[in-house]
Amino acid sequence: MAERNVRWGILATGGIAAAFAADLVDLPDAEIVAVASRRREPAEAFAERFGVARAYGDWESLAADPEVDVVYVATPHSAHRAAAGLCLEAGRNVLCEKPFTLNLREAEDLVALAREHDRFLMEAMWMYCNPLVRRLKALVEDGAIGEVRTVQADFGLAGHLLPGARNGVLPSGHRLRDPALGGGALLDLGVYPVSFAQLLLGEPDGITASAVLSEEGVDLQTGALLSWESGALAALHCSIAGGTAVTASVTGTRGRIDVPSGFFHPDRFVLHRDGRDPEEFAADPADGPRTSLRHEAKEVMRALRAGEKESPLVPLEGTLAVMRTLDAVRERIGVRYPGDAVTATARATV
Ligand SMILES: NC(=O)C1=CN([C@@H]2O[C@H](COP(=O)(O)OP(=O)(O)OC[C@H]3O[C@@H](n4cnc5c(N)ncnc54)[C@H](OP(=O)(O)O)[C@@H]3O)[C@@H](O)[C@H]2O)C=CC1
Ligand SMILES: O=C1CO[C@H](CO)[C@@H](O)[C@@H]1O
Repeated sequence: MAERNVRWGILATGGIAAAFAADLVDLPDAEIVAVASRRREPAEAFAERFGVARAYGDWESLAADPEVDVVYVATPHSAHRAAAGLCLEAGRNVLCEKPFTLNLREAEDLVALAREHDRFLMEAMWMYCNPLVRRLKALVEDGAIGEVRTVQADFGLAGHLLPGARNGVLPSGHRLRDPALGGGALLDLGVYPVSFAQLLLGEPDGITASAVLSEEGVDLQTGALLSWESGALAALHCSIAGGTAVTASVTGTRGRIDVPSGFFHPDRFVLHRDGRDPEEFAADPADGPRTSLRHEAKEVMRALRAGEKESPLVPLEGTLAVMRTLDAVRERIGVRYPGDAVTATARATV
């Protein structure tokens, strides 16, 4: 693989699958060789749009395709476990969209499958691959702001900004309203503030949370307070009921870093070190548009070429730790999905 293009398969043909495919097409050493949908027609339309050679009307055929090096799973959250599991069992490497799975139990299943089949597996937490986020993490680790004491981060979108909304409202059956698809703000958007806090502080020692739920029983907005025995706190918020600032701030004993709107794919941030003028860090224009998913794709290809089974930028232990936090928050706010019970029952009968 060191010498040739990495051959990608795309599993599902929705909004993010198209965005990811468009970014892959721009990478000279990547090639999309196959796409799979639950039905043949969407796969064929996607294949035609992105110049993909093989279009499958089922997931199994993609998973079994020996000329696919890595599959990008882009289904709703509730299907990540099934789709990624199928691919790993068939010997494919997998990049799986965020949130990695519906719950920790499913996440552990996937990690176990990847290890059993000796395959590469990574959560598509593109924020962790963003060059400026990496820079921010390095500055914090180097002590630029002293010991981290507080993280604030929020991600709220107004109805009209959410993909698939009509007249500013999410139609019933939309994946973000549907408990069967893992709907609600926390798993879709809250995963970013949680992942941001845990990137800098690791897994929390304490978690409290409160939420407003929809009539379907998914969270419209959730606030969570995470705490660490070190004395750090993270105040996190997410919402599908209103467009918040989508900013993040990290305060330490000797300064602060402010990340402006769109903190999960920043194009700049400001470092305030006590007693010094603020320093602005800006994205390198050569890194492409801030919405580009190329950095995670490049990280997957780098790892595959190096023979690595997981990425040091998005380690599986970190993904599991985030899923543990999301489970704990859901438990506190009373959001349960049908898939939680299915997984538990299925495992109990093994
Ligand atoms: N990294 C990022 O910035 C983003 C990540 N995401 C993540 O990507 C995932 C998909 O989101 P998005 O693309 O917005 O969603 P969409 O609804 O646009 O697309 C999801 C696709 O999955 C397939 N699908 C739909 N329902 C089901 C089902 N019940 N079971 C299995 N497959 C189904 C369909 O493809 P087909 O008809 O071909 O089977 C559908 O087009 C989510 O987990 C989300 O969190 C989403 C947006 C941005
Ligand atoms: O991950 C995500 C990032 O932002 C999108 C909206 O712009 C979300 O819907 C999505 O799930």
